Amino acid sequence: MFPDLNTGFTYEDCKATADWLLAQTDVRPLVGIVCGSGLGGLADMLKDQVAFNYKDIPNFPQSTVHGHAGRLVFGTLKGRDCVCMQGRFHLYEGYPIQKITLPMRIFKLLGVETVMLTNAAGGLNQDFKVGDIMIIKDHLNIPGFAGNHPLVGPNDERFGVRFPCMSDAYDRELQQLAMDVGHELGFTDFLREGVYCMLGGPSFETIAECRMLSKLGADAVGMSTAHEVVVARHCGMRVFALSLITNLAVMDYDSEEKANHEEVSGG
Ligand SMILES: O=P(O)(O)O[C@H]1O[C@H](CO)[C@@H](O)[C@H]1O
Ligand SMILES: Nc1nc2[nH]cnc2c(=O)[nH]1
Repeated sequence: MFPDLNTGFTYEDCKATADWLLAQTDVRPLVGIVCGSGLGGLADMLKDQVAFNYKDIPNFPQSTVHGHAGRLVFGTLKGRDCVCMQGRFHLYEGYPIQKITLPMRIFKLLGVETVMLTNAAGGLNQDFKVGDIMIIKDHLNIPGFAGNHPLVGPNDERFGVRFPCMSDAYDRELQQLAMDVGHELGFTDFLREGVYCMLGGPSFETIAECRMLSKLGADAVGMSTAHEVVVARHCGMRVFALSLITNLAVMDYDSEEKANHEEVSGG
């Protein structure tokens, strides 16, 4: 009935992975966190950690990018049970998009209700500076436009509907809460909001591409997050996401700046 895509994992595969993890920890996470490039230190904030290397988790892909440790860490944050991906998967690593979004479905089957994603991104908005934090309010899923979309293939209704809505992808209450807390903490000078654009990578953008993306309404550009958000929303989790602006996109032919992963990942 369906074309044999053999790219993703079935509901039963995902359930087997989630059950394998739940059998080895008492942590019952309601919040799932994804650490972006160079942001793996977030996972170190979890207390009473139980950590698994991706290579030991059934069905999990392996991290291949510097700055993505490849560990799934369970623990507590301010007394709340959490699970944290110390390292994510990107399209350019060569996995099918259905595989690199598997952790979102595992999160769901672990009991996660809210996903918090972080990424390192290049700033396209001329008002942004390096070090700014952008609360993501929407995205442009460019690989998705071209059919490289994580929900391509048979739809299993146990995860979600065939045609999920994405106009409410980023939870507005959580965005407002983050903005309010940020202001309370005095983060006003570097807290922004904007639209994140996902590209496939791995090359950074040309000047013409940056100019085009800016005209299309993108405030920051990266190679992740949108594919995860789509799958998280498909299976009904709330989503909150942040970009750390690690570099400014080069928009000017006179510029000597060159984007590089060392700068992005902090080493
Ligand atoms: O989006 P994260 O995983 O933070 O990583 C970003 O940093 C890498 C480029 O330096 C790309 O993978 C880009 O997507
Ligand atoms: N595509 C892309 N990804 C990034 N990740 C961090 N900075 C950048 C950037 O400038 N472009």
